[in-house]
Amino acid sequence: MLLTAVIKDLHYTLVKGDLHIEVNSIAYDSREVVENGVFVAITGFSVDGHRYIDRAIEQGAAAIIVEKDIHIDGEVTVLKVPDTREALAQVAANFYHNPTEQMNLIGITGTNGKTSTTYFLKSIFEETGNSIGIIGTIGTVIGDKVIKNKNTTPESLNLQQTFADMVDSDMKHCVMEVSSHALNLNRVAHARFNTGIFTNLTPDHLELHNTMAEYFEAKAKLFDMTTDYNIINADDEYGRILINRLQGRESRLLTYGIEHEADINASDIHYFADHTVYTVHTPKGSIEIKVNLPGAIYVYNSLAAIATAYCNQFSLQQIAHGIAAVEGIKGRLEVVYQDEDTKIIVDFAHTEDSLEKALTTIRPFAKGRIILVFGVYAADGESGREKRKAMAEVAAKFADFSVVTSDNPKEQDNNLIIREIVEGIEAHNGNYEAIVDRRDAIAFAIEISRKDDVILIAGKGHETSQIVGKTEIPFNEAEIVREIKGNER
Ligand SMILES: CC(=O)N[C@H]1[C@@H](OP(=O)(O)OP(=O)(O)OC[C@H]2O[C@@H](n3ccc(=O)[nH]c3=O)[C@H](O)[C@@H]2O)O[C@H](CO)[C@@H](O)[C@@H]1O[C@H](C)C(=O)N[C@@H](C)C(=O)N[C@H](CCC(=O)O)C(=O)O
Ligand SMILES: Nc1ncnc2c1ncn2[C@@H]1O[C@H](COP(=O)(O)OP(=O)(O)OP(=O)(O)O)[C@@H](O)[C@H]1O
Repeated sequence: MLLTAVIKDLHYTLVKGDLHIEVNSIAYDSREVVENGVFVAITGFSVDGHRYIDRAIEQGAAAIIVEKDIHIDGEVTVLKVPDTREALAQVAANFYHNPTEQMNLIGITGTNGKTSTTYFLKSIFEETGNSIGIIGTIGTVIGDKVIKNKNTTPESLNLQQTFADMVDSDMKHCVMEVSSHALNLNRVAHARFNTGIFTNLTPDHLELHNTMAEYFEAKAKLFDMTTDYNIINADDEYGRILINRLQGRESRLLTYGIEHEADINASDIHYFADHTVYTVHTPKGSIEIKVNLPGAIYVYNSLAAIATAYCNQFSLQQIAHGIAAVEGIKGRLEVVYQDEDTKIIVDFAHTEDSLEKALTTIRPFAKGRIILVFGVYAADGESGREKRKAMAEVAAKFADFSVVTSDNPKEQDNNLIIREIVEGIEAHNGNYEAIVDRRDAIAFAIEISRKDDVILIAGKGHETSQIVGKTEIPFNEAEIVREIKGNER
């Protein structure tokens, strides 16, 4: 491809070299540069990509895109741009022929509920014979292929390549989770979103965003990029701010909720231990919905999917059928073991709000105690301390007994994290035991459980590893539970 085509619509200053050259690839990591490739130098969090320009040239880069004034030797074309992450998104979209213009792209943002909403939508689309790709926490799904992602929302170059793969596989639709971090870092720039969904906003990732206001503004950026529909949770405080802000926009606003007035709303909700039944009301009529997951959170997540499917012209019967076809979602209130005495549930709750929701969803159906096994993933600084305090308070108030343990401590002081959680539980008179090793913590919870107790293992959900230092250690909670229960016999 000609470099001039790759840099179409890019705002740049030509520092040196020729623009009329053939290039064959783009990379933002010098180690991935090949002969006649383009290298885009990104200023990273741990290192500055500009440091690797010589390495990129050694590997054969024909063109370099930079954002800093930097002297570069050699016969190479150099372009300077104001923001290399934005430039990366632009050249990637050009290189892959703007794939999002050839597909129906649905973006979901919000603190919690993105993954589950994705799965409800996938089911509705697939039950009606429409293939749909997924990009999110669980990975990238194209047909039968599941590819693990480093990030919930991958870097723009990887993202555009994935969209192009979807178009090549004849996928007309894609639903993706859009993290606030990705919106701030321009990972989704130059992607055209037909629909944007906002689920909710509660404290999380404040180590990246500092304040809730900043966190909200990052999420809100998605709705400046949508062309057709904005689907917003009217029961969420931040959702209502967004609703006010989006009035009068060209893309259509559709709200959903249970408590506040909304275009798509639920009534006659009946909660059961493993499913929920309710009636959904839409401008085109009402229908009974069965969700095979317990609790109000899955009423909300299914409503988000219903509102989106409604905009995509699915019938109410197709929608109801699609939601009911979701048997459960990996690591989302997943019952990994049950016998006549005990029930053991794994859930991905790793924020104070989701932990409270998980515990209060289980409570009405627990005949005995709720024993909670949890930790707080490594988040440094003041926001990390606040998170530990808040999660400890939820554990003390909503669980009968907590086993405090590790959750991806990475390179942080794990003993300090656990000590701070314990202090938080003591401050609220909670009952606890601290056991650093997560496997031992699970075994302990099982050992102390009595007839009718429910054990909730929170934080890792579908994940199958634990990150200690820089090492990723295999850690599959469902398997561990089965192993421990097996050894008991
Ligand atoms: C803090 C953060 O955002 N880090 C992301 C960032 O890494 P980084 O800036 O540290 O990269 P770096 O190592 O400093 O390297 C800077 C640049 O130099 C380049 N480099 C580096 C070494 C070399 O030899 N040659 C070279 O060219 C790198 O390729 C990169 O372009 O850029 C990488 C490439 O895009 C990301 O994978 C990485 O995400 C890490 C894994 C991460 O944990 N990110 C989290 C915070 C995140 O993004 N989370 C959100 C989800 C949040 C949610 O749950 O809502 C997400 O969307 O995943
Ligand atoms: N609507 C909701 N409100 C609050 N908590 C929720 C909601 N939906 C799910 N949760 C809780 O949050 C956890 C994560 O849910 P889910 O994976 O759907 O969210 P997510 O937005 O994809 O999260 P992440 O970005 O961290 O991957 C669930 O295991 C559950 O405990």
